[in-house]
Amino acid sequence: MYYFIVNPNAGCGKGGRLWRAVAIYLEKHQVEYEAYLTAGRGDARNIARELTDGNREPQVIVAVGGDGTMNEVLDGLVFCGPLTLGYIPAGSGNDLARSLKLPGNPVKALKRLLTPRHYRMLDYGILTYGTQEVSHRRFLVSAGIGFDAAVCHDLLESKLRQRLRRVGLGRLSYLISGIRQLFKCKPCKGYIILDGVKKVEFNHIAFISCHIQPFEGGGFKLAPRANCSDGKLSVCVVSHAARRKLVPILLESLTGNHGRRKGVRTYECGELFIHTERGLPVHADGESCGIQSDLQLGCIARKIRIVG
Ligand SMILES: Nc1ncnc2c1ncn2[C@@H]1O[C@H](COP(=O)(O)OP(=O)(O)OP(=O)(O)O)[C@@H](O)[C@H]1O
Repeated sequence: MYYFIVNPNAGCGKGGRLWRAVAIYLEKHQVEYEAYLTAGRGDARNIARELTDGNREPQVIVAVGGDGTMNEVLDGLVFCGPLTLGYIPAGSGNDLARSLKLPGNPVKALKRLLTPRHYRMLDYGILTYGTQEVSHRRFLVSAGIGFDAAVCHDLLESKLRQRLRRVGLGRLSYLISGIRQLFKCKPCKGYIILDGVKKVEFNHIAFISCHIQPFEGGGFKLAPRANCSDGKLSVCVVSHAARRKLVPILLESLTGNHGRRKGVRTYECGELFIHTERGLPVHADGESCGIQSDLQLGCIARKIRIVG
């Protein structure tokens, strides 16, 4: 049975438009399905949980939306029976689709789901944060602290982004927000502990980005070596005294060539602890996880089956 979880507002209404094309195809080909439309934040997570909790029969759960919708679906899944995850990208950033080279055309993506030729087993990450109350959040693309998360927080609240998305310039909002946050960015001291043993200290952390997939932020290839099925997190730490040096680093990250720049360090690990001297914004797949100074991240190997 196919279950579609649709964010009609993703990509400023693209989710709704693509869904109509998908629904027409499903009706025409008499495919048995159920569809659930989200009305706001957290809905996709709740729907995914209700659909999977206690269900032992084979299910195909398809998210129609952006990376945020897919993140909520992943975060809500309860692994009881054989489960396949599908994705029809309809966001403005679409880093998951870009990383996995999924078809942009919704009907093409749907056909691939209905007649799968092969499957892939994907890793996902778990972010643990919070002092009084500990929270966990799964992620499929990346999670991070500092500048990149500040951009995500800014975008989630930005009215300009809504306007730009309406005229099909959603990706431009990433650039504008990036420049705005660059001026606000205040690097701070901190350290990371890799796999519980290797401690590395930094004096000017601008951001730390932990990846399952290579891309984030609408096309920045911050972790070019990330392999989504190796059970490891690919970590990029940017720590530089001069804030303006972030610009060439970010520009080079568009092609994944930033690794050789001064101030950039990359690591691979199964588990990562991050401590920053000051609380900094945190995100998981572009969704806000508040302001934190201590984070624990882990990688769950090859748990998500998707149509490849
Ligand atoms: N009906 C809805 N109206 C408004 N927001 C919604 C609705 N349903 C879900 N959301 C929220 O919208 C947010 C963004 O969704 P999503 O990431 O899928 O789209 P996007 O931001 O357009 O895409 P991308 O992240 O690829 O740029 C998520 O935080 C989600 O919780």
